[in-house]
Amino acid sequence: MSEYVLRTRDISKKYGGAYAINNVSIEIKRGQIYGLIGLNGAGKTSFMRVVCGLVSPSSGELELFGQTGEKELQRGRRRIGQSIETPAIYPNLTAVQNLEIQRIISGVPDKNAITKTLEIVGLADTGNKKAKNFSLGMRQRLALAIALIPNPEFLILDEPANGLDPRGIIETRELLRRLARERGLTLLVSSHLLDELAQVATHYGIIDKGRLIKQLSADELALESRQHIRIITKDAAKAIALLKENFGVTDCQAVSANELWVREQIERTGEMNTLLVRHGIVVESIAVTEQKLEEYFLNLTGGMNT
Ligand SMILES: Nc1ncnc2c1ncn2[C@@H]1O[C@H](COP(=O)(O)OP(=O)(O)OP(=O)(O)O)[C@@H](O)[C@H]1O
Repeated sequence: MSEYVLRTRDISKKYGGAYAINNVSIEIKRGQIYGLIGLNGAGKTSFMRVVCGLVSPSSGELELFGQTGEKELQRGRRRIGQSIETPAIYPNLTAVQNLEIQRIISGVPDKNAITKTLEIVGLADTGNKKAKNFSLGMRQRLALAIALIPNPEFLILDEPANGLDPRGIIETRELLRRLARERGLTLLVSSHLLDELAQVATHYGIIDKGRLIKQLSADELALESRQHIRIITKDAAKAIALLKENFGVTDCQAVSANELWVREQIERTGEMNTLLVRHGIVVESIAVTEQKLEEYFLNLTGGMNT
C-alpha cells in the first residue's frame, strides 16, 4: 500500500490561453491534513477539480493511492469524498432523509451509516427539521455528511468554513480533526485564510496565480513565523552586512529595501541598535515581533486578499 494518497507532477489546467493551475506538484501522505492556501482565484478549486476527475488536466501526471492510469484513477476516485460541487441537498427533506438518498445512490448497505455520520458531523438531533430551515453552518455539515456516507479514505473540501461565523469555523476545525483522528481520513482542505487552517493542518501548500509557491509542514511553518527582530531602516543591506560581521548572525533577511528580519539572538536587540547607530545607520524602529500567519502568507503571495 502506497504511503501517498495523492501525488501530482507538473499538473496544469488551461482555460483558453490562461493557466488556472500551472505545473503544480503536490504530495499528500496518508493521514495528513493538507491545507491548500491561496487568494481568491489562485487555482485551488481548479486543482481539486482535476484531482477528482471533474475536469481533465491540460498536462501533467496524477497518481491516486499509488496508482496511475485512467482505470486506476477512476477506481481511486471512488475512495474520495468531496464537497467541491455543491451537493444535492433536498430542501424539503430532513437530514436523515437526505442521507438515506445518498446511501442508496452510493450503494452503502449499512443503514447505521446514517446515524453514525450524523453523529460525527453534529446533526444527530435535528429530528424533523427540514434542510431548508437549517443554518448555513448546518447545511455545510450536511454537505460534509453526504460526502462521508460512502466512507471515503480521502476527503477533499473546498473552503468548508466559507461564510461561517467564528464559532462555526472552530466547530469545523474540530470536526476535521476528529475525522482525521477517529476515521483515519486523509484530508485536502482549501482556504483563502491561513489562520483558518492553522492548528488543524499538518501540512500546507501555498498557491499563487496557479503556481505552488511553497509546501511546508506545520512545524516548519511555526519555525518560519516564529519570533524575530524586525528592523526598519533606510539601509537594510548595509545593516545586514554589519550584523553578520559583528554578531555572526546567519538567519538575517531583507524583506524590503527598508526592512530586515533577524531570526536569532533576539535578546541582543539593544546591542544591535547601538552597533547600527554607531555606523551611521538610522534605525527608525527595532523590536522583537512575531509574524502573524496571515502576514506570512501575504508576504509570500505579495498581495492583499480581494
Ligand atoms: N471553467 C472555467 N473557465 C474559465 N476560467 C476558469 C474556469 N474555472 C476557473 N477559471 C479561472 O481559473 C483561475 C483559478 O480559479 P479557481 O476557481 O481555481 O481559483 P480558487 O483559488 O479556487 O479561487 P476561489 O476561492 O475564488 O474559487 C481563475 O482565474 C478563474 O477565473
